[in-house]
Amino acid sequence: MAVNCYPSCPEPNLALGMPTHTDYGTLTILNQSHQGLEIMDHEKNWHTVPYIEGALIVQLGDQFEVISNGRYKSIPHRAILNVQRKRISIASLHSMQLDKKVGPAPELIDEQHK
Ligand SMILES: O=C(O)CCC(=O)C(=O)O
Ligand SMILES: [Fe+2]
Repeated sequence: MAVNCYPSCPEPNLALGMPTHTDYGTLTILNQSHQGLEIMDHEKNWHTVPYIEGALIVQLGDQFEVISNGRYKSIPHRAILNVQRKRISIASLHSMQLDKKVGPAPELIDEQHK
């Protein structure tokens, strides 16, 4: 589990809360106190994930992309800062054992997905 605290920032365009990354595990379940999470689509455009009170955000990580043989993508994301408010996010990071080799499920290997 990771607890992230982003203080308010007078010039959010000059700073980043958390730089672009993908999560290494299978699934991340995230709770955010305010809007601030952004995800990148296939054309490399950024989209704000709306804040919905009480909602949890579920993101797929690198291990899920590998297990699904690329059918599901690990989503690049980042956290931006806010002029007025401090923001807190709580990330529950789920992963396979780090010393275990992860590979695609055999059922998902075919001519198009080798
Ligand atoms: O604070 C956020 O919304 C993102 C946190 C995050 O990406 C992480 O902890 O891996
Ligand atoms: Fe993340």
